[in-house]
Amino acid sequence: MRIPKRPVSFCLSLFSPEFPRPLDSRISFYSGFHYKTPHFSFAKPKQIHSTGVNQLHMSYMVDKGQKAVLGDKRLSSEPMESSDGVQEPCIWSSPEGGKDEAELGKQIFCNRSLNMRNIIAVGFDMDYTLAQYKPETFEKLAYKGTIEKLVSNLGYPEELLGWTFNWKYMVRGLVVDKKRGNILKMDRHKYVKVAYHGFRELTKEEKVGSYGNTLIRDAFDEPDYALIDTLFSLAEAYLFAQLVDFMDKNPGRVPAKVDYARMYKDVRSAVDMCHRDGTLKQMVAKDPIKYINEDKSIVPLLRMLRDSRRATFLVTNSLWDYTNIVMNFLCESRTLDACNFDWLQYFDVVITGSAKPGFFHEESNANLFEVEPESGKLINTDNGTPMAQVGNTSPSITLKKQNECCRVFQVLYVGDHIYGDILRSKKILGWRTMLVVPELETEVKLLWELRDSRKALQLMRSDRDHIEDQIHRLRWSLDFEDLNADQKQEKSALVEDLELQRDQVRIKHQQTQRGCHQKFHKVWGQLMKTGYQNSRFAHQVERFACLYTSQVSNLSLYSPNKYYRPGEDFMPHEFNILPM
Ligand SMILES: Nc1nc2c(ncn2[C@@H]2O[C@H](COP(=O)(O)O)[C@@H](O)[C@H]2O)c(=O)[nH]1
Ligand SMILES: [Mg+2]
Repeated sequence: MRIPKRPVSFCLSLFSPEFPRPLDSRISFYSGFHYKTPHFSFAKPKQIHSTGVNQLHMSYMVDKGQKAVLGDKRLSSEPMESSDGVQEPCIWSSPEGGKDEAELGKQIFCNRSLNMRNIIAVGFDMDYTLAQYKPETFEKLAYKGTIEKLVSNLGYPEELLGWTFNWKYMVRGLVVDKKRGNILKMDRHKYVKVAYHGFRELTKEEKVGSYGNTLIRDAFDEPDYALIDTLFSLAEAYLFAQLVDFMDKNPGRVPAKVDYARMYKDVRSAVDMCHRDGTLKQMVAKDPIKYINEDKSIVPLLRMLRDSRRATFLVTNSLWDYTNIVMNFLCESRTLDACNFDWLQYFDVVITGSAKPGFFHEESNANLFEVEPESGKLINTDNGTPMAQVGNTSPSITLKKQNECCRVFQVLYVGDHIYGDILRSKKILGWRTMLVVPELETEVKLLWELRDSRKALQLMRSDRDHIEDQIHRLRWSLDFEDLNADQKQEKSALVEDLELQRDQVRIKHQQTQRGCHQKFHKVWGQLMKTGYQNSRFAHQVERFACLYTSQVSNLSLYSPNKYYRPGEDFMPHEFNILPM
């Protein structure tokens, strides 16, 4: 039976009555997948709020004496009182909001200016963005499930079943060299700075031998390399390192003809299967609190955004049934047997099974199907076969047009995956982006604690530089100047002395730097740095994310109308001139 299709669209301008209509008041979300079909759930259209900042429906009452903020301006520390003496609510959704400055680990950092006043819709990714999984349980589950599949389906030895997972060992931003069985950390120029073969650190010579050719720079991308760019990948990277070690020590114990690259492929397909066949999702569904951090600030945040007349939407690669369970847990603390659809009220549109990053790509007509929430069935299909969609609008076409004609109206998308969520949505749709990096919370706290060591390191580097310059000058003089024997002896002795000093400073510098890095992570060091340069991961964050922060809920610590401004850029020539 054919069920009439409803156009899948939501009206962004409805939610921002003070803004003139952008290009067309209805922005349609379509995607053009033929195999993987995104599904959507329609939340009931919202009421239009009356205009004017002061008439916002507020979601959190400010405590007495707490600072209140209106628009981008901080008001006095007195509670806001209206003319009839009733305390006015604060626009913050968090009780911590309105403090002079958010705690360091919860701040939102800005790479590119972003005025929230221009943002008419805020979209969210779900997994590892709204839902923060507990790696000690969730990634362990993925690890165990993967091993079981390797053993039972792919002929790996049973002793793998006794292996254990150190969930703290791998970090984001690493690169797997599939062919060589290595795990690499590189700087922003793609120079390999830390490299392990399995769990054995490569010597400097080995590193240079494999990756030191500066003339032929490797792209370090697929198919020979894999990026560990989501927290979902930590377990597979760890298992790969274990298997490399195992294979080296036990030749012949892995299935015949399996080399490192094949082993990586096997791990990847086993992990993939765990995500698809319910190995992970059924367990999470049964006991979400075991696997997902509770976050009571998500609902107030969503309310705050909607009360400030932003549309809110969810675009997740998870399918409807799982999304419903996770969102029930996050928004209503409900578990499987008590699930309902109340959480849909916080979103104008929910798109599940979106198959990002392709979702942002597709220019052709979309197959976007409405989900019947109760059954999870797709409504507008023809006996299970997706029916062609009416219209020829893809998100890219519509939103590109929108951006070209009316640049001031923008969409902000918040996600955890630099490639799948951030890079594509920014490059293709021109969306503004915020990357969620949970690791940042400890990273910035440690940075603060280690600020004196960082200064000491800078001094050591400049000492080393200064000593080397002196040595070069003396050597030049010894080689080319007309010196008598005494002068030669004196200068040679000086060179010797300086060389000794240089070696001492170099060793001290290296040790201090290593020590600093190890405070962040024993093996891989600071997430955002490699040596003293930005890491490749940091470079990507800088290039692609307009904003970045440790938790999505940090948005609730700032005004929904905040103007995020980046700090000043510094070129190397400015460092010694301008005070930092
Ligand atoms: N089939 C696979 N699914 C995977 C894999 N890694 C993660 N995932 C699933 O993707 C979504 C992510 O959702 P989003 O909200 O972040 O868009 C989630 O359902 C994961 O289980 C994989 O390797 N293979
Ligand atoms: Mg995600």
